[in-house]
Amino acid sequence: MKTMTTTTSRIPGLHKMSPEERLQKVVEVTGLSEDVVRHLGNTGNLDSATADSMIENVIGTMNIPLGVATNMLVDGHDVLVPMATEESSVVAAVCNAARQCRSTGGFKTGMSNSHMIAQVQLLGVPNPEFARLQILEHKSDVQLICDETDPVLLKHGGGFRDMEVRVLKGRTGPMVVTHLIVDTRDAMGANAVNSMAEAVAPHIAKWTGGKTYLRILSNLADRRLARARATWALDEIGGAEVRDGILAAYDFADIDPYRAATHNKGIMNGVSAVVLATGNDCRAVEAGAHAYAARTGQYSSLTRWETDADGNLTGTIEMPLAVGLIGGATRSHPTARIALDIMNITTAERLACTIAAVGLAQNFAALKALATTGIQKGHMALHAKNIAVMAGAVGAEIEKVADALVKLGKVRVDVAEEILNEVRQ
Ligand SMILES: CC(C)(COP(=O)([O-])OP(=O)([O-])OC[C@H]1O[C@@H](n2cnc3c(N)ncnc32)[C@H](O)[C@@H]1OP(=O)([O-])[O-])[C@@H](O)C(=O)NCCC(=O)NCCSC(=O)C[C@@](C)(O)CC(=O)[O-]
Ligand SMILES: NC(=O)C1=CN([C@@H]2O[C@H](COP(=O)(O)OP(=O)(O)OC[C@H]3O[C@@H](n4cnc5c(N)ncnc54)[C@H](OP(=O)(O)O)[C@@H]3O)[C@@H](O)[C@H]2O)C=CC1
Repeated sequence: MKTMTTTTSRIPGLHKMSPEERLQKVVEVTGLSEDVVRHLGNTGNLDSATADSMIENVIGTMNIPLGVATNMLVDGHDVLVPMATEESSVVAAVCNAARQCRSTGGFKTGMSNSHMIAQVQLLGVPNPEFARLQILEHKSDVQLICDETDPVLLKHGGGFRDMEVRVLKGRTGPMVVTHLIVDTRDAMGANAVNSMAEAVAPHIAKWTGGKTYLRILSNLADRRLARARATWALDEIGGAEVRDGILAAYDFADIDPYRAATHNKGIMNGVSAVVLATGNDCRAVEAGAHAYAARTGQYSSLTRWETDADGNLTGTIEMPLAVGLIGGATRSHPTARIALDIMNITTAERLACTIAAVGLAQNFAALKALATTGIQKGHMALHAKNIAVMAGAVGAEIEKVADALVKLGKVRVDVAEEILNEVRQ
């Protein structure tokens, strides 16, 4: 790799330039070649003007493969699920797991509500319990303020639903935290509830004589839980030994946070891939999932695995899934809109339920592989193409090198380089 020195990172007004001008500027200060301009200048199916309207200081786009998971039967309907991920074997794993539960009806899903929570932090009150009641007495005023803030949401059947007020003991003193509970319908709802929190905050300060500070949603969206369950028949999964291996793997994740982190990472392989494909906020969903997994004080599994009366394996997942069809990049990114069309999804609730089913499928596939052959066999076989590319293979060479790596059982770059040399001779 060439060593280069960036002449300066202080570039006043970079944000006022066009993406093309910015790219030229970046190439100039980093000393990169004009090839970079050609590469980043090709923004694929997200045109540079749209990209420029989405984030700041745009110089190009970062393309991630979009795959489609097959075999998914969700609430009696077949659905093809688009997944955007850079990791090999993630899409295959969902296809594989979903295929093995079709005979028992696939995935059954459900949702708690689509309620988001916005928090308003109040400090500077000597008697926080008293302030708590003062705020609660104003519930109808709070409702009015929230609903006036977002009449469009109200028109779509959403808006203020409830409030709760908590007294927390902080290092800086007591704080009174008001939760606004808002139905955000088909929006993820961050902007909607943040606006409400900002509108309500001065009133809370006035009613209590305190001072409000933070006014922001909580990503622990535990009033927006998506659920999915499925049964894997013993004869579909390879018998009781496989089932018991999966149950032991779950047990491990449930009692050990070191294992639970990896277990849930596997679930998020699927969840985040659909969240990204639909232009939703992956960080918000990830934060919610992990906070929910730690809600009892011990970080543990987002899924539960059991055996039914016939000895079949049953799996369930329940997790916060704050995703929308409106707002954020869900409408502005053309691929995100197509992803929803592929799934024929028209409500945020259906999207969340489908994502939960994908998370459960992903976990089944990973646990089955781990409890049987080990993850490397399937994963590395599919990762072999990446390794071939890393070794320099192009075009038809990629398949040839990948096949040889899998046959050898050594999916390594050094081995790939040797094979590539042989292929080229
Ligand atoms: C990789 C497989 C699927 C092979 O599994 P297999 O049984 O060798 O595959 P198969 O060739 O017998 O095919 C079975 C089905 O799998 C699907 N399938 C098979 N190959 C493909 C493919 N190329 N593209 C798309 N779909 C594929 C497909 O549905 C196929 O059925 P068909 O369509 O042929 O009737 C299996 O070993 C598996 O599910 N492994 C789990 C892989 C995984 O979890 N990957 C995630 C990355 S590892 C990680 O990050 C998470 C982890 C593991 O750490 C989490 C944890 O620790 O819990
Ligand atoms: N901590 C976090 O997670 C944070 C996330 N974000 C970002 O916020 C964005 C999501 O915010 P969000 O509020 O969803 O997006 P938007 O504000 O862009 O869109 C939501 C708005 O769309 C309008 N709307 C139209 N039709 C509907 C419908 N059927 N259902 C619901 N609303 C409808 C509503 O009113 P109206 O038209 O009046 O707005 C609603 O407020 C994401 O980009 C996320 O990354 C931002 C801050 C913090």
